[in-house]
Amino acid sequence: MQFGIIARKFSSSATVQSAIKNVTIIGGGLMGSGIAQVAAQAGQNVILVDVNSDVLAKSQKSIGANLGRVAKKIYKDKPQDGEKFVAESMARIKTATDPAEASKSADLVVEAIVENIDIKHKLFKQLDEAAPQHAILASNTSSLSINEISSVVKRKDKFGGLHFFNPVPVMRLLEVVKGAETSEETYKSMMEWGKSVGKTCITCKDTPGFVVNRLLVPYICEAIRLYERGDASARDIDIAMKLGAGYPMGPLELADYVGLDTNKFILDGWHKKFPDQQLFKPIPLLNKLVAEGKLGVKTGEGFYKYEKK
Ligand SMILES: CC(=O)CC(=O)SCCNC(=O)CCNC(=O)[C@H](O)C(C)(C)COP(=O)(O)OP(=O)(O)OC[C@H]1O[C@@H](n2cnc3c(N)ncnc32)[C@H](O)[C@@H]1OP(=O)(O)O
Ligand SMILES: NC(=O)C1=CN([C@@H]2O[C@H](COP(=O)(O)OP(=O)(O)OC[C@H]3O[C@@H](n4cnc5c(N)ncnc54)[C@H](O)[C@@H]3O)[C@@H](O)[C@H]2O)C=CC1
Repeated sequence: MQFGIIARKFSSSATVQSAIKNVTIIGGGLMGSGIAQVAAQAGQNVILVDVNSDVLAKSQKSIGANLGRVAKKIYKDKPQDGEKFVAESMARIKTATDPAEASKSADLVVEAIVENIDIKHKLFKQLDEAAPQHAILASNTSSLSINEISSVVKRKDKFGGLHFFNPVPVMRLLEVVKGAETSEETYKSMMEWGKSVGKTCITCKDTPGFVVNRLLVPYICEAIRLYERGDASARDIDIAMKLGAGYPMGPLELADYVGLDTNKFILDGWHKKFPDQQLFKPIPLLNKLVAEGKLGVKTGEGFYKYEKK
């Protein structure tokens, strides 16, 4: 069993080439910044877009630091080559605040903005107008339907899901999601691009949560419910799953890491669609923490407290 080792290896040694050379990533938060990093590491030209320029400044800083970690490993005995790798990768990443303008020369646009269908629809309408005819549009959605997201675009054949995992530079999986109208050509390009950025790709149907989140989100939610009932302390729940089940993080640590807002967006969306499914019922404690702005690592507090970055 090599799960731990596989999960920890950096995905920087990709050898597969993709025809996609220009990638625009919309959303410069947790996920968008990681996707920008792996594409730039693979030699692609990246434009990272966020409506908030402070977010972009923060993303560039964290990408620089994470590339430094990668360089230390790959160029252990050649620090100068490592510095060059970081500088060249960083130089491939431009930032922008206008999604439409930034998509005009893209071969691929990956959306990683807030998990809200109306906001995603508004964005994709703009992107469909602005991006070149040949460009593929993809969403990194955790839980929404690819068919529903793509309902607003004309190029449904050139639309699919590219679902990465957090932290993107470390987690080696990419779920490639085929919508009902995704063409075979688009699907193959997405698979090839995923491999070019160093990921192991699996094929998913457009079902809620695809594969990983359909299993992981109910597990995290059950852990929150267990804690809410007072059955065990947060720390004991996390220790239990790390030492008893071999997970790298416990479920409450992981919830904080993913973002409690994202967890809530996912759960609320599924509850609305499947009101009878017990596993998707709202969790008062999760709602309370989100209402208090305790979103996990990114805001400095969730189930645990963190140093603000
Ligand atoms: C919600 C969704 O739609 C889908 C999702 O993403 S669900 C979430 C999926 N993610 C997970 O389940 C993450 C589970 N956690 C883990 O795998 C690990 O705890 C972790 C990789 C995040 C951190 O590992 P750790 O051993 O606790 O810490 P640490 O030693 O700092 O890091 C391990 C390695 O990752 C690297 N690393 C950690 N965070 C990193 C980051 N943000 N960027 C780049 N590299 C990072 C470190 O440099 C280190 O590399 P080496 O082992 O090669 O030296
Ligand atoms: N957090 C996680 O572990 C994972 C999240 N996802 C999915 O990725 C997407 C993004 O999630 P995170 O990166 O965690 O969120 P985040 O909150 O860290 O980042 C989202 C960013 O999008 C920006 N944004 C919002 N609307 C925008 C718009 N119209 N145009 C440009 N930028 C806009 C925000 O300013 C913010 O910086 C969501 O769909 C989420 O479900 C997928 C895998 C894992």
